[in-house]
Amino acid sequence: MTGTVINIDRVVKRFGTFTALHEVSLDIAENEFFTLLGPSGCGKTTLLRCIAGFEPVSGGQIRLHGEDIAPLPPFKRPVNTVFQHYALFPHMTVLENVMFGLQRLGWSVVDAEGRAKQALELVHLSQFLKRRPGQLSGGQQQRVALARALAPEPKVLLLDEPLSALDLKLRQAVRMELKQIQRETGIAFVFVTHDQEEALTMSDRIAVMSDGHVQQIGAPREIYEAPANRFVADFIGETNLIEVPVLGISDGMAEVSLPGGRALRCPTPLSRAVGQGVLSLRPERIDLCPASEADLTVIATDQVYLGTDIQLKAQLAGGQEMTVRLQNAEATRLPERGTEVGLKLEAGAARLLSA
Ligand SMILES: Nc1ncnc2c1ncn2[C@@H]1O[C@H](COP(=O)(O)OP(=O)(O)OP(=O)(O)O)[C@@H](O)[C@H]1O
Repeated sequence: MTGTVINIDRVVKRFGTFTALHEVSLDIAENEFFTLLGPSGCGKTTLLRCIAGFEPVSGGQIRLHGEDIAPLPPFKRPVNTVFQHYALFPHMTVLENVMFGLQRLGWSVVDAEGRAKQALELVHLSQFLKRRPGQLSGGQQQRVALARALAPEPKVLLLDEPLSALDLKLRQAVRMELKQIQRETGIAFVFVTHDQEEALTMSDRIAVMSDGHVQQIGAPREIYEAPANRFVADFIGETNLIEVPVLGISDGMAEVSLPGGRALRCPTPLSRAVGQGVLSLRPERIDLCPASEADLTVIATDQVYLGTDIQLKAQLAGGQEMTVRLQNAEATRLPERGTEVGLKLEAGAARLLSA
C-alpha cells in the first residue's frame, strides 16, 4: 500500500484579478506517474510552479507527506523540476553538469561523482560522461537534464513538457524510457503535457484540467472509457457529440432516443433525469451494418484514407456531421458519397453526458 506524497488541498492561484487555479484538490501517491493534462492556459504549469515553490498559492494548502510546504523556499523543497528547455551548462561536461547540483547541496566531489555516474547510468548515458552538451542530440541532452534532476533523489520530480522540444520519433522513444526510469526509481513523477497521447501512454493517473478546474482524475483507461463530462470526452481521443432526448436514467444507465428514432441504452455519469443530453460516440467503435440492423442511418459524405484506418464522414438525419473510423474496411465495402449507410454502435461506443 503506497501513501500520499503530495496533497493539494483546495489550491487557489490568482494573478491580479485573474484566477488561474480554482480550488484545485488532488492527491499524488508515492511511486506514481501522475500527469496534469489540459489545453494551453488551463493552469497546469501554474500548479507545477506552486508545488515547486516558484509561485506562492493565493489560497489552500500543498502538503508533502502531510506537512504544509508553504514556508519552504524552492531549494528547500524535496522536489526537483525538469523543464522543457533543459538549460545545461554548455562549458561543463555531462558528468560535471550532473555533479554541479549535488556539490551545491554540499556533497563532496567523490560522493557527487559516484551519484552522478549512477544517475547517468540510469538514463543510459554512461558512455558520454566527458562530452559537452553541444556534442549530444536533443534527446540525449534532455536525458542529462533528467539525470541532473534525479541525482539528489527528490521525493517528487516535476516535469514541465520535457519532451515537447523533441521530434516525434524521439519523443516516442524517450516516453517509454521515462516511464521505465520512473518505475525503477520509484520517485513520484508529476508530468505536465497538453498531449493526450503522451498522457495516456505513460501515466498511472491523469488529472484533466480546463480553465483552472480539475475536470476528472483517473487512470488512462477510465478517462478514455468513462469520461465524466463533455469536455473530457472531447479532449481525450476523438468523439462525436450528438444532442439527444433522454428517456430515462437509473443506476448509471441511460435510455436515449437516437436520431432516426431507435432507443439506446448506454452508461452515463448522470444520476438525475434530464430532458436533453449529449451522446458521446467514439468513432472507432462504430461499424457499417445492413440497414435492418442499424442503430443509426446516415448519408456518407466523404472518406479519408489514413493508412491504419479509413475515416468516414457522414450526416445524421437532423443534418449533424459525424465521423466513423473503419479499421478493417476494404475499399470495396465503402459506401459511395451520397448513399445511405447503416451504422451499428458497438459495445462501449456510446456514453450519455450532460448537455
Ligand atoms: N505570471 C503570470 N501573470 C499573469 N497571468 C499568468 C501568469 N502566469 C500564468 N498566467 C495565466 O494563467 C493561466 C494559466 O497559465 P499556465 O501557464 O499555468 O497554463 P498551462 O496550462 O501550463 O498552458 P501551456 O500549456 O500553454 O503552458 C493562463 O491564462 C496564463 O496566461
